[in-house]
Amino acid sequence: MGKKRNNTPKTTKKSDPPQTPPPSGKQPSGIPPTQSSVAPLPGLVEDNLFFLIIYASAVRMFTKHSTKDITSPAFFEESRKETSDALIKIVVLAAIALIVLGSKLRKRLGYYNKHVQAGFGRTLMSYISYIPLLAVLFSFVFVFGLTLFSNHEAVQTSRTVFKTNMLDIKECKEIIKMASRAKMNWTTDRHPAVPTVDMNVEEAFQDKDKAKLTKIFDERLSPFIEKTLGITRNSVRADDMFIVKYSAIEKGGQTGLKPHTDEAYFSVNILLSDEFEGGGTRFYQREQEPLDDYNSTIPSYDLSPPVGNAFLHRSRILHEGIPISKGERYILVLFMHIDQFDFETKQSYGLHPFSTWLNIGYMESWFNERYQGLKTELIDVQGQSLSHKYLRTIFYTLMYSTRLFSDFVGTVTPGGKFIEILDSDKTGEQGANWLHGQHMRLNEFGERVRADQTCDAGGAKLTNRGAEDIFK
Ligand SMILES: O=C(O)CCC(=O)C(=O)O
Ligand SMILES: [Fe+2]
Repeated sequence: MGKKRNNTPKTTKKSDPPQTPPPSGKQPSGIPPTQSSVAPLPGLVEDNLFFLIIYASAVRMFTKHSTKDITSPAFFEESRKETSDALIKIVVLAAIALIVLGSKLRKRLGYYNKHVQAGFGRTLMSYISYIPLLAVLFSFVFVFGLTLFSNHEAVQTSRTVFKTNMLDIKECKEIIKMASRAKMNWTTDRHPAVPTVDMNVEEAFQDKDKAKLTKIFDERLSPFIEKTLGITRNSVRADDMFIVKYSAIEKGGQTGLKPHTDEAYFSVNILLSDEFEGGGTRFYQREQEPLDDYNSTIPSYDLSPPVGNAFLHRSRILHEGIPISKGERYILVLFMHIDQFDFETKQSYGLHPFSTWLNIGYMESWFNERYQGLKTELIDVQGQSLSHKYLRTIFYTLMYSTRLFSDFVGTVTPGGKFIEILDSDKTGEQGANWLHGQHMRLNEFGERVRADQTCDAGGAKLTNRGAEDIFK
């Protein structure tokens, strides 16, 4: 026992290799530990394994593969609830994992910086130390994706065309008559980018006719919308409702409508007549704009429904009115918005971006509306702060990525399965804002960011389906 090594501490230099202390219990008692006897780090696996096992078991518990029946009336509600529940649990788990693994990582990196010589080895060890955190991140993405895709059919709604029988032939004829006794004439300038010969119902129809239509929509269209999109009926508003007239009889009459997208959340199209040849609506598989002619080679799906049939689709699916070759084709079109707030009372409808979480199309439109709102505010108000610009960019990016996502996951398909369940569920409950609150853009607080536009106002181009396209 000549030299008391432990009493003459030696300064650890950066270049010193980490030193292993004697196993606990074997250090001579009474001798204080030296600065150089640094506890080694436990191996990466043993340090994290226990926690990762607990984490993985928790994730496993929260990950359910959905086996719900899409034809069940409760399908959307259940799916939505299931997804948002799973999402909350995953976020909480990920937060805990980040805190625990983050502190382990910090300790590890601190150790390398202090006790390991800088160089390739240290860099490599530092990178390897991130593995547990990356594993958690990966599992987060995995679980999230699984939850979403286990409801594949609902994701698919963003590219599904849902149809149902809505009117009988007598009712269809009656609506065409309503147009012929309307207060205003047919217009051609309401949608300048993709013009139609049309008549706005709210402005042109007589009050008694509007009341009849409202009743029909409350009874038949509202349940259809609720079931297909999984949203409450009162949160929807017809931003534009109009009759379109295609005529192969009148000289210079419009016979078809070129490929376009509508500027709305979703569109409804009801066929009112059957005395024509040709016609129908063509949906394109992918959103590729601009398309100038009817002879596109993009895969498409044609719908030629029977008279009185209504179909509904996300407005941003590229579509066209196939030209007629004989007779006259009348359709009733609704460009529908989904509002979070009642625009007058400001009362919330209880929706939020994830309300129809599984309906990617809804999210896309929601982001688009926020983007459009900010854009309008930016144009209207001088000296906007820069944050507006950034926020706008964020919403645009979100909108664009959800659109790409929906293009990626979905093929345009007919949603025939819904017809059965819809036909058995007609109620008389008060429905949407069918004829109230047209041509509005609301911000995230339900306030109007743009004044009402009327058909004959010069500002009609603000409400058309193409001129305000975000790509322009
Ligand atoms: O003619 C059709 O069926 C399509 C009509 C349409 O897309 C529209 O009016 O926006
Ligand atoms: Fe359209």
